[in-house]
Amino acid sequence: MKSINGFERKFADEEVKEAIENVQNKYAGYRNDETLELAFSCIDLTTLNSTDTESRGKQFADNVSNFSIQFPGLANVGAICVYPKLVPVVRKNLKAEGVNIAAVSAGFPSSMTFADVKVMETKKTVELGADEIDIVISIGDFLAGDYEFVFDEIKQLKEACGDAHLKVILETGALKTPEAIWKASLIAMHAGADFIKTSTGKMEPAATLEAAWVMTTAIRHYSEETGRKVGFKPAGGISTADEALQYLTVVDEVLGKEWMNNQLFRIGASRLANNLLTELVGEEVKYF
Ligand SMILES: O=C[C@H](O)COP(=O)(O)O
Repeated sequence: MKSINGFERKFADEEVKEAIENVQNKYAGYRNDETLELAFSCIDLTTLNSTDTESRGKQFADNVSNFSIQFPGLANVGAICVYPKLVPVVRKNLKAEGVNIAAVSAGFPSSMTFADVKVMETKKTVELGADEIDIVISIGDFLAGDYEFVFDEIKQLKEACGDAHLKVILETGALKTPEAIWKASLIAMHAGADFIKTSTGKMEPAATLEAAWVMTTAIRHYSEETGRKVGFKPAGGISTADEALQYLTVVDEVLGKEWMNNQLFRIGASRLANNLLTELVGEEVKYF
């Protein structure tokens, strides 16, 4: 690995602007049943409310388990994403083949707790049944320039995940510049992230096409350098079919068809599933 100080890249305003204009011009061409179903199958169906209860966790799991009976022939969502406390009830009730359980961990969403607590929370969440763990980088330390600390912490949490996949949230709305988003993306990937994710959904701005373009460009760069394919997850504020198609367009434009599946692409969303289903079914659906 290059030293962290080597993770630098300058972006001209025009470069990012043109890339986003290109996506805005092209995404309507992706509007067909096949791509809408693909977007649906890439959803991390999310509930991350402090009011969540075991019964909400069970309801989520039951809805996903019964999906293929209600909507025969349609691919299910990629995963259910919950707080750690709900992992056992989702594990117990989720009967759908191929749908993973993702959980946020390590002091989500602020990440402002102790390293040993983060490790313990992550290990316990995996032991209880999570297949995927979503953590937030230590944003304050990153912005203060303590990149080694951020790198080491992600590495430690990757180890704590064992066989579970690690998604690393950059909270791009706090990082602000393309240069900072690029650097955080490379730190996360070199430290072992299986996915990099834009946002927690708990601060504004959440996911943006600009951040998505920079992150996917960093994923391509990292893949060319190392041969390892890291996934991409935009999350936070994505609720319409148009928005989902715009993020899919970014992925296709920058990373290509190899990334157009739920092994390497997810959309973290609490309000998107019914809207995509409505388009797919052709009448208003309020299933989830
Ligand atoms: O990780 C997923 C996000 O928290 C979901 O955000 P959202 O509720 O704005 O869709």
